Amino acid sequence: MKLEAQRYDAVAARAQQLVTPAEVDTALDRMAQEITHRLAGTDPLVLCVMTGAVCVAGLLLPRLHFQLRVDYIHVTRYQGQTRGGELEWRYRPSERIRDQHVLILDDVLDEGLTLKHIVEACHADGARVVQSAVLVAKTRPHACEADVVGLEVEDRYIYGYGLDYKGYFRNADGIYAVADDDV
Ligand SMILES: O=P(O)(O)OC[C@H]1O[C@H](OP(=O)(O)OP(=O)(O)O)[C@H](O)[C@@H]1O
Ligand code: HPA
Repeated sequence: MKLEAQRYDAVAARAQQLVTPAEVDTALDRMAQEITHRLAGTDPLVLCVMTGAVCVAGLLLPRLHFQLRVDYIHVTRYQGQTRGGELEWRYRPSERIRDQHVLILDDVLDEGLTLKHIVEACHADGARVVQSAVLVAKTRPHACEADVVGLEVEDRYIYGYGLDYKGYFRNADGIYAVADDDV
């Protein structure tokens, strides 16, 4: 659904920056080190969880200086809303996963249900090892934990660096919490 320009501007004006671009860069450097430590030498298949992980993949992959391949998974649970619902699979690369070391790359760990389903699906598709990395984890209980976490933020609805608010703001340069009235 389209946001009117006036409403878009108002949402942005009311949002609060939680993480600066410099802090995201530092987190990405740390994530790259941890991922290198865990996966260098295993020839992993890195799976970008579309659409939210597009920024973290784009910024993280050039920081990984070892042999790897990239593919994607497309699954969605929020569908442009601020509350999650049923998980919908749009692309599951089952045949490419068998016997692979898999690294699932996502933007946010919120309830953890998306990551839980993806990890289970990768095991069901015959992955040898499944690891996961997320740019941001919310400080709340998760159905599933990520192996590598870039940043922790409070449990508020956030956007930026790939995370969307009603389909918008994925391109925001920073991580912002939406005002309560806009959630
Ligand atoms: O931990 P959870 O509560 O399951 O939420 C996390 C998931 O929600 C978002 O995806 P979304 O369904 O919004 O699709 P998108 O990637 O297209 O934004 C995000 O990219 C994660 O994949
Ligand atoms: O806070 C969030 N923002 C954007 N997308 C999300 N998907 C789960 N939680 C969030």
